[in-house]
Amino acid sequence: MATKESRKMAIEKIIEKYNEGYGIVVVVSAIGRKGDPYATDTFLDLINQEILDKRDIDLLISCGEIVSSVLLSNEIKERGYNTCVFTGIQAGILTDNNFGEASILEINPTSLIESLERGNINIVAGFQGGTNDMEITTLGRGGSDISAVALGRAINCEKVEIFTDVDGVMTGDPNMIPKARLLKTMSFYEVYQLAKEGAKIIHPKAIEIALENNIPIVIKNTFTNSDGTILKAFNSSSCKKKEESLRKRLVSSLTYQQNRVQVKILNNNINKVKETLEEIVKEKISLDFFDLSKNTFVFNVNINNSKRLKKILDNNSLDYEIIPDCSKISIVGKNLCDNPEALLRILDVFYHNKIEIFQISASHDSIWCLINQKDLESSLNLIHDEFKLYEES
Ligand SMILES: Nc1ncnc2c1ncn2[C@@H]1O[C@H](COP(=O)(O)OP(=O)(O)O)[C@@H](O)[C@H]1O
Ligand SMILES: N[C@@H](CC(=O)OP(=O)(O)O)C(=O)O
Repeated sequence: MATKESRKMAIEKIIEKYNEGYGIVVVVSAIGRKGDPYATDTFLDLINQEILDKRDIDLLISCGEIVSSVLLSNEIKERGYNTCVFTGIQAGILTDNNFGEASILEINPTSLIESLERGNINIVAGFQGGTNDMEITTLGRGGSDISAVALGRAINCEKVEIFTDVDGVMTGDPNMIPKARLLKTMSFYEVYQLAKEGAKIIHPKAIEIALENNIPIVIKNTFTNSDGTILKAFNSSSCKKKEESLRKRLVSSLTYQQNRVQVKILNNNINKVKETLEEIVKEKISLDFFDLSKNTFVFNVNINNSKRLKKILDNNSLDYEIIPDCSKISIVGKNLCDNPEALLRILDVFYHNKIEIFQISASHDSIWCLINQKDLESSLNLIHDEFKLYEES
């Protein structure tokens, strides 16, 4: 949605589908990124988020998607097609009142269906809904994907196509890893893992809804004619073979999260740690990658929460160390605990390239490494090369 040029590419795709006879509901995100007029982060930079009510913040940031939906409608109308624009509430999206991270309770798609029956191209402002009291809410960052899949379920759609700025789900972020390769078919589960671990390509809640309701999703590039990545459930016979071959690989893809801060509580007293955790829970600060052992409690938080966290730790007179500017790499694969070969190869990569590791841990399906932010790009490329993810399996 960022420029008239890029909107033109999106409009071509919309009109093509419309002319093929599809009923169309387009869900739009806000225009551009931080600094661009009407981008979500640009709105957030205008205010003091620490003092403003979450309700009022939602009111402000919901405007980005309203602006882009009306703009898109205008540009489609200029091409001679009838459109109808909806805010989240107008599209019937009812949420709870957890401002900033609201959950969709139900959708009443009556107006949307009537408009579809009238032959309009329908444009819905993504990332938002409303409560029973007509309060506007937002669904959490990246939430337009949630709107799209939830609306798709409500109108019983044939499929949801997510258009983004890369060719689909890839073996790693192509903006970081030039050799990243498109994964043509993925299971919901694998993409869910990637999305949970920070790959922005699709919101994990969108995958949950699609999986529960068996809604096919395709992730595609707005700017190319690439076929994209098809996401399907595992038992679907058409893609089972491909998924099995993917799953045979020890490692299938990589992702990362930047702006992490590692916190190490030393010489801990378990009661004090418990009391501190209670405060952290009350403050809704999410902890990641935590490991509580006899003498230390290690975890990491997003940099945006580090000020509030430090206050809690200081108030509880805890002895702690902080490493700022960390990044977390997640290596997604299969049976990674049963088979420690992947861990060994990753350790070798870090060791031979003199990259310091702050923390490393694994689950069945992922290995997580916390490193210095400055080593992120080189580490991603080295691990991608080590597992030859650029090669078709
Ligand atoms: N494994 C991956 N495959 C593809 N893209 C990825 C992956 N990991 C991270 N990304 C990032 O996700 C971005 C797309 O997400 P996002 O910027 O939120 O898209 P949009 O604004 O279109 O919703 C890409 O530009 C890419 O940098
Ligand atoms: N505009 C919102 C919602 C969204 O879906 O964004 P994006 O599609 O750019 O991830 C945000 O920035 O969080």
